[in-house]
Amino acid sequence: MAKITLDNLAHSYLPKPESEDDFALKELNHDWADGEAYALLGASGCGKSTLLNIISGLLIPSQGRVLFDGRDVTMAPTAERNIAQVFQFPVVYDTMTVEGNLAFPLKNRGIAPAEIAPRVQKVAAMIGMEDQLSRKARGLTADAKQKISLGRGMVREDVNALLFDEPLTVIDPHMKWELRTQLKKLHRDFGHTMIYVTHDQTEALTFADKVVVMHDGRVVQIGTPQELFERPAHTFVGYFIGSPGMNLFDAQIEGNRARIGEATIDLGARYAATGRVQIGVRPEFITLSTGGAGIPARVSRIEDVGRHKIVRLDAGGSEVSMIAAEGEPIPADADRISFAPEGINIYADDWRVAPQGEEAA
Ligand SMILES: Nc1ncnc2c1ncn2[C@@H]1O[C@H](COP(=O)(O)OP(=O)(O)OP(=O)(O)O)[C@@H](O)[C@H]1O
Repeated sequence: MAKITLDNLAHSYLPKPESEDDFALKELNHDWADGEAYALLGASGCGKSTLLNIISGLLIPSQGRVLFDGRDVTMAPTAERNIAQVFQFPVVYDTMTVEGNLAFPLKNRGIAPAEIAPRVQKVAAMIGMEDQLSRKARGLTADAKQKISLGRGMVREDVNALLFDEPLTVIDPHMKWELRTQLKKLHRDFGHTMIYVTHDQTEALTFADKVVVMHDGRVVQIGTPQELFERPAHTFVGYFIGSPGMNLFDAQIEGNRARIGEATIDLGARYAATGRVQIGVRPEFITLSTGGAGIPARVSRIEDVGRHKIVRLDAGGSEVSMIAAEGEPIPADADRISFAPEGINIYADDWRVAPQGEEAA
């Protein structure tokens, strides 16, 4: 397995890019740790495939370098990078059996049959196809063929990295969960460096140790699922991750207090923020009350989603979402919302501003 270094990396599909907007991938410097599982998460068109294709060697970046364990592979073709890839749609040999397909990457590298058999058995068990090893791939469903593609991607232990590009798109919902769990287990057992591209937050958060959130060609945050939830570095992360996403309130800040409209709230810490200042609060950290301090708001509807309720409120014309426990009463005359201090994040021009104590730490 390898550490992957992205050094001063950027890519534009235009021959002569003139401004940052011309770059599908904006400048990025990062070390991706050896043996860690990363998910590349973002909306369609944000640059995920561009970044993955640069790492796999399908695309040569217009700027910067890619290093595997310190070795510059920027110009090296895919075949020389010793990586395994699984794409959105199945890539299998129809005339071969399931076993033949799974064994192919090992045979191709001259591995002894005695070593191949147990490895194929293990991967077949993982994808739930032990009973179909002698079947020809032709005639299998797209779902089954994609499981074979996943198995083939995972059968070698000596790869620098395993790259997955939305691999579960054609898999049925139940099996998706099963395969994600298996991938996670495989990662724990073998410690491969894995990069998994998806636009689905559940997939990213359940699979990865670290989630790389991309927005508009830029990596806006790399963090654990918990970090992305508690301390979104950019308003996009707050909005994109979580269901519903983070609420944002325009505010003026002075020291440890903020004004939102006519209301004043205590922030629990001091901040220095300039530009467009917003307070971000996830729906989990909003509470409802009747009278007293807080921001004026009225309940507009309640959605019961099973394990909890989503309360939609109207706060001076803006919609605010709050999560309430299943049995929690929602008083009809409730007219104020307030924020749990630990759930408050401050943003200046969309980027998180650390509280002054945290900044110094
Ligand atoms: N070959 C290309 N030539 C020109 N522009 C491209 C090319 N490939 C991608 N782009 C543009 O680069 C930007 C990033 O695209 P990319 O495919 O990397 O995003 P993505 O996040 O993987 O999206 P998706 O999930 O839809 O595949 C988009 O604006 C896209 O239109």
